[in-house]
Amino acid sequence: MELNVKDLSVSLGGTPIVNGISLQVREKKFVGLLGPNGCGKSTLLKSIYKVIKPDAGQAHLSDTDLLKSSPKAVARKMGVVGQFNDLSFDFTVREMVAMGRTPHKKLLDSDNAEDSRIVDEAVRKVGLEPYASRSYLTLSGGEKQRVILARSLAQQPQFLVLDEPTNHLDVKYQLQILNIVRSLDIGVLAALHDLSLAAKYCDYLYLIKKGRVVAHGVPKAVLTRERIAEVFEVDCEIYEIPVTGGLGIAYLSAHERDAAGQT
Ligand SMILES: Nc1ncnc2c1ncn2[C@@H]1O[C@H](COP(=O)(O)OP(=O)(O)OP(=O)(O)O)[C@@H](O)[C@H]1O
Repeated sequence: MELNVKDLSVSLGGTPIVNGISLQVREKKFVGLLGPNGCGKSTLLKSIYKVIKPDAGQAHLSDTDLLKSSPKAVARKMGVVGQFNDLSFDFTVREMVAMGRTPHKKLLDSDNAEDSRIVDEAVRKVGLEPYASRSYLTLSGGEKQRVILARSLAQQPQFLVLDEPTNHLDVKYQLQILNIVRSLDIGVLAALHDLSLAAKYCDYLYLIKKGRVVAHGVPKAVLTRERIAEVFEVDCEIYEIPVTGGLGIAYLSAHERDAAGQT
């Protein structure tokens, strides 16, 4: 499945938030959306997964026109892990994960043995087996986040949209979630805040500022000192991680930069 977004614009409360963004997620690629708070990442993702109606533009998942298709038709192909996952009603962890099967069922269909197997597997994959009977509302933020990912896994999506999926998670679970997502071997579009994790996991990045794409490319091309200063207004030094050869980012204060005798 390939995601193609073209010239997408969204206004909220009369204010333009997303200004003509085009992007592409090629077959089985993990693509990151990076940008400061309020730059429009969630708004863009929400218009792709049909929570917000854009003013203009197009969004296709392979042959499916996302803007014209029904939410259920989109949910058969696309899983979503949103930013806020609060609920008013209480369900057990297993019941929450089982909701991932809904797009594949007809009204009043009950779960069959295959659904049950898929749900158990999803609960196991995120390490929540001991929590299966626990009430969702009693879980910590990080545990809730893993339940929501498990629900998406139970959906057996062919494409995944993630809005800050590692929010609330300690470092072990940040890595676990991103490793699970990578191992699915499907297309992924994820808004991320941690630039080092984005460099480690993403095949391709889009850097967003004030609702526009200011750079896109492979992590090494996008995550430069100059770009990071321009978009996030912080100074940093980019280096090669000795063990992996990957991209490391060290953030510097003005004092540290002065002490290093560099500009
Ligand atoms: N209903 C609304 N009416 C007006 N403005 C809104 C509305 N919803 C969101 N916004 C504004 O749109 C802008 C973009 O919000 P969005 O959530 O897309 O940013 P983001 O890049 O995901 O930020 P973050 O990294 O903080 O999650 C913000 O300035 C936000 O205040």
